[in-house]
Amino acid sequence: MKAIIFDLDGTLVHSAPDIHAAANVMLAHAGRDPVTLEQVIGFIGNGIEKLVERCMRATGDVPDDMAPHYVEMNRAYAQDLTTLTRLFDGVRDTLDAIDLPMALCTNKPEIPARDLCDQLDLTRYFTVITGGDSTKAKKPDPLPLVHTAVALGLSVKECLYVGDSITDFRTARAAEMSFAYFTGGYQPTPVEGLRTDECFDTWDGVDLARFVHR
Ligand SMILES: O=C(O)COP(=O)(O)O
Ligand SMILES: [Mg+2]
Repeated sequence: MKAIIFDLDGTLVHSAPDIHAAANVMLAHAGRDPVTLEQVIGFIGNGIEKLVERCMRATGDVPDDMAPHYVEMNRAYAQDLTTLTRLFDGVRDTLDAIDLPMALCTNKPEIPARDLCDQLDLTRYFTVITGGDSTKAKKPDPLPLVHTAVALGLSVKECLYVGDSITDFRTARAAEMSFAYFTGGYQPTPVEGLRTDECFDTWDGVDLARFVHR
């Protein structure tokens, strides 16, 4: 293994409370009822537009013109990216101990992903940061993950992807990249096809090298 690529939301950071707060600002602006944190956790992982659509569907109809709601969500979220967001326990020590190039591949748009990393002192760990709008496709399309490996100067076989969702699992499979699955993230339902030897439930003392299959 020559590099490790990480998902962001639900994998390295517990960001759902700030996403939840911004979603409820957006919903109030649209005259809708609020959603719960648990609902929002189930809506994360396919990018911010999908999250806004899922919030709308949960509180009524999905409007024909979604643009103003995307704008309001992005505006509200940009104001409080890390007010309530924290690294999962053990993440910082794990990143500090890794002696390989590291990168991010998230479906969060690149600007908030970079700003969040700056605010939580994470940027210095990553050689490459790929957001949901950095390439022409979002996960589970393999393109952003393959793009991240290429930007590191590596092949997919030389990298490990670490994520928390069925989307991440499908992305890694489609890219033919080794995968490690953090079970403490935001995936609400079981992931069919995932092997038990691909899973870990705590960042404390995790040895990511054991997830690489040649
Ligand atoms: O859905 C999002 O916006 C981001 O989610 P991810 O960091 O888990 O890819
Ligand atoms: Mg995630």
